[in-house]
Amino acid sequence: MHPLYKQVETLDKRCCEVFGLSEEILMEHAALALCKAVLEKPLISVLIVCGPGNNGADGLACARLLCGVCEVKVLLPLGVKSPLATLQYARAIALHVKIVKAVEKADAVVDALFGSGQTRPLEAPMVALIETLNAQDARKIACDIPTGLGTGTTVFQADVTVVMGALKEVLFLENAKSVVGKIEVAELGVPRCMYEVPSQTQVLSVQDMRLPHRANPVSHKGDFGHVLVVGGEKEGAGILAAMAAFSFGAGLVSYLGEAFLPPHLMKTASLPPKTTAVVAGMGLGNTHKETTLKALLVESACAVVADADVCDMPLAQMLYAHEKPVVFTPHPKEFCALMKRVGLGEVDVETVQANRLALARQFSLGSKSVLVFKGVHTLVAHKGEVYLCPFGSPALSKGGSGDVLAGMIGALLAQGYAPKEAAITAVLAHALAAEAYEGNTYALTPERLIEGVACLKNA
Ligand SMILES: NC(=O)C1=CN([C@@H]2O[C@H](COP(=O)(O)OP(=O)(O)OC[C@H]3O[C@@H](n4cnc5c(N)ncnc54)[C@H](O)[C@@H]3O)[C@@H](O)[C@H]2O)[C@@H](O)CC1
Ligand SMILES: Nc1ncnc2c1ncn2[C@@H]1O[C@H](COP(=O)(O)OP(=O)(O)O)[C@@H](O)[C@H]1O
Ligand SMILES: [K+]
Repeated sequence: MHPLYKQVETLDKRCCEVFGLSEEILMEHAALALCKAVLEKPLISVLIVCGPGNNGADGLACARLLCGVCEVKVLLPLGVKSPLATLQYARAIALHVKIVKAVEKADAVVDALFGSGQTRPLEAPMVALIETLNAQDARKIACDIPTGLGTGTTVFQADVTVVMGALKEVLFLENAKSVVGKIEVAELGVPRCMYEVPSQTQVLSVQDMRLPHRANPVSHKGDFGHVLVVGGEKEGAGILAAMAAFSFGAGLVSYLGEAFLPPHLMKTASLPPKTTAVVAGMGLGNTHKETTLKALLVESACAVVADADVCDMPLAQMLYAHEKPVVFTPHPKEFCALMKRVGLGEVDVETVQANRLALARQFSLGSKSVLVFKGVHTLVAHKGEVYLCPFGSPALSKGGSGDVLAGMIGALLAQGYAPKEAAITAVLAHALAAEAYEGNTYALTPERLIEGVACLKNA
């Protein structure tokens, strides 16, 4: 995993103070990383669009470094303002870098208009410029942050974003995935691990996934726990969760309710004696009395995965206040209901989506439970720490994907994983299996997803 920051200005400052690097040294490394990204694919010409601040200065330094390597054109729609931009402009001019007056055709376009200094929405001329750049048939590279991201709806559409120093939260907004392209982190003169400081937010990597491989040859089914899935009105949802739990390693899986089950699942009318984890909420509806659910979820000693409808029941508050392992798995609408149920106030989906990290953290600070807040970037939050999954694909945007995830988490809880570790591994396995799916993106079924998870390997 890698730390994620709201802002990195203090890290830049610390880097200068602790390691004795000047801002100029940092910028030279930023520019070198940009050049590397530009030259990653063969090209003849590059258009570098530079803003008035230090993002533009990075672009101007990149133009100097590329001078003579390829045909370089620089567009300065707002001139230069910051001292470093003025200095880099003078250096570029001394090398006779070509300054153009309008967007010209090139094989690659570098967006060095605004970076971490963009605090307000783009004005009309800049919106028009970004639209023109997006329409170019060229490889597009964003310097630090695609211009417009986080401040409005018109955003530079990057193939690659070269982020300076460390990962920034704005790049992982829910709608950012369609504009950032591939994210590359530029080291600014010291190794990344020395530049970074501890953070309460982390971006997960493939290496954080710990699949439940069975190393010990001496075993029996009782070693791998017993999952109970509580079926409901839409029995298919529970069956999918149960199938996922079985395939992800639970020794036994029972289904509570009336349904036609695949042969490896056991039907039950009550809590089996040695149940280790209960998964409930998907497709639940009004099938069970609240007292029955309370006995299964709150009063039993079992670990709990509280999905979907359970997030909007009075017993959500009881689970939130419980000492035992509980993992909530809401999607955004369910998260709004859950926030209200646990007394954290009324929020609408739009507000929730714009403040996912902060609200997930707030939720996790009031409870021992683990939150899996599903989305394009699913979050796992526990005791104020938030882990963001950068993987996954629109192939998952289908009924049943969340049911599979809930079952997978239940399987790991049953196998003795701590709730946070169960959530992290299941979220990663679910997302990576979707990415690895070789069929068309529209064709991923829950069953195929479960098969994909079965074929994953630890990194
Ligand atoms: N501070 C450092 O040590 C380093 C900074 N670096 C670069 O510096 C960038 C930050 O530079 P700055 O703080 O100068 O900020 P920016 O260059 O991102 O933008 C600031 C300038 O843009 C103007 N501006 C912001 N939003 C605007 C809008 N919507 N419409 C019109 N004008 C707007 C501001 O008034 C200001 O003039 C980073 O993104 C990164 O690219 C890198 O070189 C790495 C080292
Ligand atoms: N575009 C996407 N990118 C990444 N993950 C996605 C995307 N769309 C959906 N998902 C994932 O698919 C799952 C959908 O869950 P949910 O909405 O609860 O579906 P259901 O209740 O029908 O099973 C979540 O894990 C979510 O993170
Ligand atoms: K930019």
